Amino acid sequence: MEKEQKIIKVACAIIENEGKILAAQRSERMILPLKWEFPGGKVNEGEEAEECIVREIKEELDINIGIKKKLNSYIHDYDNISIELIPFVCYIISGQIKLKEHKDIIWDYAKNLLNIDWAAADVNALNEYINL
Ligand SMILES: Nc1nc2c([nH]c(=O)n2[C@H]2C[C@H](O)[C@@H](COP(=O)(O)OP(=O)(O)OP(=O)(O)O)O2)c(=O)[nH]1
Repeated sequence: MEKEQKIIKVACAIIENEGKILAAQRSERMILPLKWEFPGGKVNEGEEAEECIVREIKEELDINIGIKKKLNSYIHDYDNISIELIPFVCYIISGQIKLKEHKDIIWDYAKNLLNIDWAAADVNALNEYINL
């Protein structure tokens, strides 16, 4: 029987600081281990993507962010799941980054990040950001 694929909404943050943006590496224990991503997570029932991204970044990086711009969402089909990635360009309001879930982070100019091993869904978001 055909299994209907649910599309999971995932909000992610392209956090800017001094012209650079932040990429985060997923840990060995996460799905898509060691892939680079824009930090974020699943949008809860009844939650707006905007609320979700602020909450997730506080949970994962322990900083408070503001939203500058919402980019286009893309649906990406992985083998087992489909996700709708909803990217937000963000800035840091307050706090010092602490890695609560990720293995590592890097700050760099967007174009320099094209060659790292991204979660497949994120490549569209990075390209859209570069073409802004
Ligand atoms: N957070 C995040 N997840 C991404 C990105 N790109 C991408 O394909 N994903 C996938 C990985 C996961 O299958 C899903 C998000 O899961 P997650 O584990 O980060 O989300 P979460 O914190 O809400 O997870 P959970 O532990 O509450 O289940 O989306 C991205 O840029 N950021």
